[in-house]
Amino acid sequence: MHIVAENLERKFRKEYIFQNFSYTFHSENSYAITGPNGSGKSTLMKILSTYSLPTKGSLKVFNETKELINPDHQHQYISFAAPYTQLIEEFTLEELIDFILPLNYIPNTYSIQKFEEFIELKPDRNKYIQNYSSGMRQKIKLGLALISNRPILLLDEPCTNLDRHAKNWFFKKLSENENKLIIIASNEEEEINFCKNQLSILDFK
Ligand SMILES: Nc1ncnc2c1ncn2[C@@H]1O[C@H](COP(=O)(O)OP(=O)(O)OP(=O)(O)O)[C@@H](O)[C@H]1O
Repeated sequence: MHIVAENLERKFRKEYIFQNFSYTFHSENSYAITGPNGSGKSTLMKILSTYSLPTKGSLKVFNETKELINPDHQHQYISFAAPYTQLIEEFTLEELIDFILPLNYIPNTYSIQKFEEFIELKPDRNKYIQNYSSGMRQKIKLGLALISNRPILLLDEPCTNLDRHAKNWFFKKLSENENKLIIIASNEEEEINFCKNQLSILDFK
């Protein structure tokens, strides 16, 4: 798989967040997107994940046989977790997993028990997700992205709200995903150092 970003630009009213962002991302590779607060990392991640559109430029996704994926289907290849992506807060974890399984987002061999083992948490089965702690919610979001069979993994500030134990869990699971194309937006040294390539959003101002 690879993603080709060509001359991406994002402008809010008259403010350019970035311009001329051209870069090719390859599978079995990892990329850190760095930059200070407010520099545009999340804005870029939203575009790379097809969550939002650029004001200029194009984003192309190619499969293993180098065929261009129809833009309407790009999202089917991408799993994305970020502080602003939502879980269905009115569901219990079991209801969430039951809802997601038929969407073919995670391997259909998964069950609530397996997912609990994967995230190394055994939350109260009757508790609504909105009542979980922020660290637990973040772990669930990351868990869903990490067990996904989609080949592109995009993570914006993944260690937000995670304690040391949860961070160790995250990096262990992330290492098991090294066959994917991984992009992490971050200012955290540990997250940046995990990635084989680093690029600064400041180079595209
Ligand atoms: N919908 C929007 N309308 C107007 N301005 C926006 C919008 N979304 C983001 N911005 C602006 O774009 C700039 C970049 O924001 P962004 O969230 O991408 O930065 P960031 O590098 O991810 O920051 P942080 O490290 O604090 O998360 C900021 O000045 C922000 O206010």
